Amino acid sequence: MLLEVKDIATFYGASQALFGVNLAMEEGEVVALMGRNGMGKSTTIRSICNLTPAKSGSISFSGQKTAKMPAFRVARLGIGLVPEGRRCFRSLNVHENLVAAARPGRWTLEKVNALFPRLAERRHQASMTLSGGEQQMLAIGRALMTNPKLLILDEATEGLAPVIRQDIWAAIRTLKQDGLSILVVDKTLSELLPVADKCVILENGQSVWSGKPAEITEAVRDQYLGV
Ligand SMILES: Nc1ncnc2c1ncn2[C@@H]1O[C@H](COP(=O)(O)OP(=O)(O)OP(=O)(O)O)[C@@H](O)[C@H]1O
Repeated sequence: MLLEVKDIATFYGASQALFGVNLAMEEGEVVALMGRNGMGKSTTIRSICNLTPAKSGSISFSGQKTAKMPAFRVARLGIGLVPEGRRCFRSLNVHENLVAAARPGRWTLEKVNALFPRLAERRHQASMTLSGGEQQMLAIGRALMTNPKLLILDEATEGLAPVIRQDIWAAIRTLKQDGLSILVVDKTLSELLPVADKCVILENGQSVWSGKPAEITEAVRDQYLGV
């Protein structure tokens, strides 16, 4: 098992956001974390990374219990996080940003540039001046340069131009074919479901359903995913 989240409860101050989330993923799997807005997807991700640590329950990653580990140590166990929202890049150019993240492994600058040719073309451009979609590619590229065992993508395609979204989905499919384990949150089910091996649905801070994409019936959709 690569990642095992067991019955976690997580709070923001006094306010409880997660009330029992379970999630298990094997190496090489792509798992979609689903649910309507505010149901706890980002909080689950923050808890996995110990950015907002769970108060109870347990999380193990790559065979190690992560409770009480500082977030940077969890990251070093091999989690590459691409968080939700706009990324803040330092005044480095694209190339420098990628190289700064590098750790040894199969993901090299050449491979990242091949995955995202737009980044290669803009290698000397200051990262702050990239478009939103290019910044998202850079965020994914940086995460890959750390050679993670698990890549976590939280709404990686949200708010981007359609052509860029397609490029990012194509990259995700390539990463899956390459055998990378990916935990992904995304609202575009038509792209998400074909790439997912397994889905976990959250409702009000609890995992309420899990199964294969093909097992998501109309009833499941209406109950947990409809707007
Ligand atoms: N920093 C915070 N402080 C207090 N409450 C928060 C904070 N972040 C999230 N929450 C609350 O925790 C709950 C779960 O939010 P979370 O962002 O994890 O949901 P989500 O499923 O990722 O939703 P979205 O798709 O809208 O990002 C919500 O009730 C939200 O208001």
